[in-house]
Amino acid sequence: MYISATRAAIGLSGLRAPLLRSVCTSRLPGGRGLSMMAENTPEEVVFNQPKIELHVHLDGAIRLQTILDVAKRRNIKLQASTKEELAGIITLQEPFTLTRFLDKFAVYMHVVAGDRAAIKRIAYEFVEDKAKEGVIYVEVRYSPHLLANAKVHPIPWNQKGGELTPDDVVQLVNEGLREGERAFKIKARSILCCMRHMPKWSMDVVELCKKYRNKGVVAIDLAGDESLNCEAYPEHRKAYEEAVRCGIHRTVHAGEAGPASVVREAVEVLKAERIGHGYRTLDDKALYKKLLAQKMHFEVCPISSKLTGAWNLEFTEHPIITFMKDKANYSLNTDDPLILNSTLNDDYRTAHTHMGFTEEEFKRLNICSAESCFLPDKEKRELLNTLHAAYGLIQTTAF
Ligand SMILES: O=c1[nH]cnc2c1ncn2[C@H]1C[C@H](O)[C@@H](CO)O1
Repeated sequence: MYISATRAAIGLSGLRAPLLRSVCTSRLPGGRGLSMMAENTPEEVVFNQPKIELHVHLDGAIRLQTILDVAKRRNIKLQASTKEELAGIITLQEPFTLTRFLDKFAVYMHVVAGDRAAIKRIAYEFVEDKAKEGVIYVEVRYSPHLLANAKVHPIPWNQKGGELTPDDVVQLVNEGLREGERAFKIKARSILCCMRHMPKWSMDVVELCKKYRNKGVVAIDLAGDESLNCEAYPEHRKAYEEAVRCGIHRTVHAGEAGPASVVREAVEVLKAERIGHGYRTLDDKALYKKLLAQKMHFEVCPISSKLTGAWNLEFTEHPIITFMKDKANYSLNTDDPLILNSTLNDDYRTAHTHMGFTEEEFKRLNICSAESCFLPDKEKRELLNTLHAAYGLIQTTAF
C-alpha cells in the first residue's frame, strides 16, 4: 500500500511561519503545509511511486534561497532578507484572481532575468527538486522572453537593456536541465511559452521551438491571462499554424479562468494536443463529450486552481472529480510551486483527501501522463515500460 495515512497538516520545518501555516491549512482543506521546499518523510508521501509532471512553470518554481542569493550577488534590493520574509511577499495565502496571481511574478523576476548564472542555476535546481518529489519525467515551461534583456521588446521587468537574448536563455535552461538530469538521474524537457498579452513574441517562440526541438525543447505553449485575453491574437494563431506545419507539439492554457470557448479555440483553431487546466470545459457539455471521446489530455493543477481563483468552490466539488469519474486523460501537476508554496505531494494529498483519489487512479493518471507526454515515441515507450514495471502492472497499453 503506497498511500500513507494522510495528516491534517504535514510536518512543518522550523522555517514555516505559524501565521502562514494556520492561514494555509484553514483556507485549503487539502491541509497543505508550507513547503519552502521542505521534504516530506516517506510516511507523509501520499503516492510514493515514480511520477510524471507535465505542467509546471520554471519561473514559478524557483527556490526562495536562490532569489535571495542572486539578489545579493547582483546588488538588487528586495523587500526581504530572509526566506520567511520573502515567502511572505511572494507566496499566496488566500485565493486570488488569476490576474493578481500573475502579478506575483513581478516581485522577483527582475532578480533572475538577464543573469546567465541565475538562469542556469534555477533550471538545475528545478531538476533536483523534482527528483526529490519522485518525478522521473518532467516537462517544464517558461517564456524565454521574460528571462531575457536583449532582442526582446519591451524589455521585461524594468530591466536595463543587456546582452541576454531569448535564444541565450533557451541555451542556458537546456544546459541547466541537462546537468540536472545527469546529477539526479531523471529526465527533463522544456516547453516554450508564448504569452497571451505579448503576441509580438510568438513567432520568435515557435522559431526557438524549431531550433531546439532535438536539444531539450518539446513543445510550444500559450500562457498568461486568458481572463483578459479570451481570444488568441492573430500572431498567436500564426505561430501555432507554424508549429503544426513543422510538427512541433502544442499545449495551450485554456479554461482555467477563461470560459469554455477558450478551450474550444485552443483545440479547433490552435490545434492544441493538450489543454493546460481546462476546468471550464465542463461548462460546454458538447465540447467536453467531444474531448473525452478524442482522449484530449488535461493538465490539471488542484492547489493552483484554488489559489488562482480558477475554482472557488470546495475541492469536493472540483471538476477534476468529474475527470476522474469519466476516466478522462489528465495529469496532476503543481503549476507554480514557489508562489503557491506547495509541492507535488501536496497536490496528490489534496486529490486523495478531498477528491477521493485512490492509488489505482494515481497510477492510471501517471500512465495517461506518460502516454500524452511530448517525448518521441521510443522514449515514450521506455517511460511507459518504467511506470508499468514500477506499478506492477501488465502492459496493456496499445501505444
Ligand atoms: O496558471 C497560470 N496560468 C496562466 N499563465 C501562467 C500561470 N502560471 C504562470 N503563468 C505565466 C507566468 C509566467 O511568467 C509564464 C511563463 O512561465 O506563464
